[in-house]
Amino acid sequence: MSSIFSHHGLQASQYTIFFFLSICLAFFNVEAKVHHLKWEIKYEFKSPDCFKKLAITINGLTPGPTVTATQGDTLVIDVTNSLLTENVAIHWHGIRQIGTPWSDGTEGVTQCPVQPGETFTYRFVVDRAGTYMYHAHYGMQRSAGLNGLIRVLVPEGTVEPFEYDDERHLLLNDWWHKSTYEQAAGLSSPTFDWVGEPQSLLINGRGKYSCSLAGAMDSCNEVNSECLPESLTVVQGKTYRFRIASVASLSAFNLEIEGHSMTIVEADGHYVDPVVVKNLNIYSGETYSVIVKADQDNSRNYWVALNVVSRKPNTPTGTAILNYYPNHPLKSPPTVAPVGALWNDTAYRVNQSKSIVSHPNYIEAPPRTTDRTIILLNTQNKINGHMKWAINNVSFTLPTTPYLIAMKNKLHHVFSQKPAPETYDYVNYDIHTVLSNPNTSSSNSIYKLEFGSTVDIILQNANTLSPNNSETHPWHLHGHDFWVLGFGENKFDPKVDPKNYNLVNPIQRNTVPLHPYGWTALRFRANNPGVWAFHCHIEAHFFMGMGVVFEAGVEKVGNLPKSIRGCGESK
Ligand SMILES: O=C1O[C@H]([C@@H](O)CO)C(O)=C1O
Repeated sequence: MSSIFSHHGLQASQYTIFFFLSICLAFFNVEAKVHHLKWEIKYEFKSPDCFKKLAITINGLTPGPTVTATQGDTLVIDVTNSLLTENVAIHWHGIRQIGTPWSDGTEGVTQCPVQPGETFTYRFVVDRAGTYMYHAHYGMQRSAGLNGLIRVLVPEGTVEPFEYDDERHLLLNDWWHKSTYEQAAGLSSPTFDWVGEPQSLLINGRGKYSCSLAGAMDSCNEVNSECLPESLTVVQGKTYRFRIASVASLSAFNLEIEGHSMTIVEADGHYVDPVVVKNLNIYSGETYSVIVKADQDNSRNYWVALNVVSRKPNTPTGTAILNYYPNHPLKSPPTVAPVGALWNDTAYRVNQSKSIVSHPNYIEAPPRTTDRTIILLNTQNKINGHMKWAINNVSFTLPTTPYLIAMKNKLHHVFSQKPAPETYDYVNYDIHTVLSNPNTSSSNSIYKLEFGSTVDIILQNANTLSPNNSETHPWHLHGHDFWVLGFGENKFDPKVDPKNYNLVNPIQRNTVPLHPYGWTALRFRANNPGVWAFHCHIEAHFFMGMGVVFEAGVEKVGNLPKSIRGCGESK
């Protein structure tokens, strides 16, 4: 031991502190664990909404297994790709990958995709308690069903700012009967075949497609046990923490538990100043914990209802059952499932977004000033007649050699070295009209951020290529949490709007909505060495170019594992 201490140059007093700390750690049994998981990824026929189609499974399951670990633990996940003819990559959404940027699972950014027959090992530390998710990050593969929940528990003995008797979870998804390939081919075709609204909504992988309404279909079977509704049993008088995550490909959701209010207490791993809501708007890529008290009449069950908002819904309400013990878990509630908030009530959703601020006892105030402000205009565009999305008039494409490998090895020629555009012409651009010339170009250029600097990002929404239409885009940042400084309507004014930023108690998160015809302001510290994607979490939109990439401190990244190589110039 003495040689270790002399090596680190520790003094006697430090030795005493270290010794004392070790005893404390042993006493509280907070030794970090290593969880070793083995996952096999396959295509299997599944009927999550009574319609049989190919889905991507993990060890036979879609959604995949819930991953549970304690803050500070290490996850080692051996992922074997048994998809036969398709690559795969898995992103651990909300886990910052501090010191392990190569385990972020973002194909084209942090790794080459895992080829059929191969096993790739993700290894990383879950450094902050909270509710997270994992999902495929290759092409539009997430929508094929490769997704699941991650629960990171607080270390034993840690008190959270709320109490509950037990936990339940709700993993929310939208579901199509067309394969991911049909969807992707439609999006890239010159005639543009939009994915359209989902056929059903899934709660914990279960939903219901009306086979009878759709007429006789060979693939549809309403008595299939795979599509029995999800039922969550509660005992009257008890309090529950519901961990909620949306892995949706497209839809923004409004979630309501009939007859029960929800108290929002956690968002993306950060404690929220509690907000009581009748229903919760949740966007793809977001997670929440809500506290629900089972305080209603226990002679019946209640609906958990999931409705589409922000796009004109054409999908039936997704339902699960809140089962009051001792009723039968599948006993239908005697009521009609709630229809939630009005789908086009943008103000209602913006207000809810604004109401999510940090719990007073857990405020980590943001830096008062920024070193750099990047304004990102979100527009729908065209390239040679193909429908695209662009950020400051650049539609993003991924290079064939992942950025992390390219930058670490100084392979400058594998992606555009022209800096991605810092802003747009906000003086003259009219965000309320359809572009008269929608043509744009694509690029794989990136933003290089000074390591440790403070960066503000302003997401600016605009009209789509349809008149009087602006959509909601949930933006997700890899590798960091950002402070949400503000939401505004119309065009962001760099001279006026920063004066109204919330620098007192903003929530930190990894995913935030950009509301129709509005702007969202974020601040983060570029203090995690690596290369990180920042993109719209709508599967089709990222596929059509709605994303950017940030690099910071890549020279500080340790030696890259060989296993992330094998594509482009990294062969
Ligand atoms: O990218 C999209 O394309 C369609 C529509 O704009 C054109 O069909 C839609 O709703 C999107 O979000």
